Amino acid sequence: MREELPEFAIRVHDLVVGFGRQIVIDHLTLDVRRGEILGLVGASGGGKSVLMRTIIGLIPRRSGDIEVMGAMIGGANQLVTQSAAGRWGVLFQQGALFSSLTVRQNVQFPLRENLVMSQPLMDEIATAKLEMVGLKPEDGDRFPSELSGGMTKRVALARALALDPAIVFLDEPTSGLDPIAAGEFDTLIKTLQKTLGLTVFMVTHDLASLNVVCDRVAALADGKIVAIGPMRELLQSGHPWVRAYFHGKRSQMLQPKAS
Ligand SMILES: Nc1ncnc2c1ncn2[C@@H]1O[C@H](COP(=O)(O)OP(=O)(O)OP(=O)(O)O)[C@@H](O)[C@H]1O
Repeated sequence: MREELPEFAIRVHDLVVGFGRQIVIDHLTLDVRRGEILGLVGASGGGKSVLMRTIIGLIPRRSGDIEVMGAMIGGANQLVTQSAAGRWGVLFQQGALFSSLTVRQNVQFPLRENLVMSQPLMDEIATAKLEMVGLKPEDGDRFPSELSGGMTKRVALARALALDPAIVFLDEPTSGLDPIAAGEFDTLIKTLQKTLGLTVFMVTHDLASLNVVCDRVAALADGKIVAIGPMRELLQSGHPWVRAYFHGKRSQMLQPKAS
């Protein structure tokens, strides 16, 4: 899966995405470096989820190029091919676990969908993935309704890692978690990045996550990336929306990450 090891895990060039007469992504260009954690910020309704979903092929684009791990993905108005699915794992905003399946079955779902393997091997892989995200083998027997918010996110992350992807997409992974659980989840993501060499594309409003976890932060406004760089550079950006976002009242506690 990682035979070529390109410099950029994701390259988006001149991307346009819209619905009817509404243009959401407007000639957007963005490179995500292999092995980095990139945080994407933007106004509510500004198109962060649309951008993420377009990259993974869930929303068709009007024009532009998308390259993932060196391979071009789909084409204009074309959805992604099934074979690309193993390149990435996705953690959607609500965790989106299957409520009628156990935790173990949820983690095994991508294996069943994409590979042919024996049940004992799938059980072994599920146990390993649960351990990777800080859960015990016996947690595999629980149902989603029995889990805390933090555990649900961990299970969803274990499922996203099931196929050993090079990239994980996280849509607001810490939303709904208390600050301690959110901090623990941030630490987990950072650890996985380091130990697995993962590239992480993270949509978030969580200023602490941006400050502590992200190598770079990209700001989406007016359908484009208007600023990108380490947090300390974003804090110095002169773009009006970026200034309002990071220097508004709610952001005043933010301190730049020591480098
Ligand atoms: N499937 C769709 N059909 C039509 N319009 C859509 C669709 N998906 C998203 N949109 C519109 O695209 C715009 C961007 O939505 P998106 O969900 O990407 O925002 P966001 O930046 O992720 O917001 P938030 O931070 O609130 O989650 C919104 O105006 C939304 O209504």
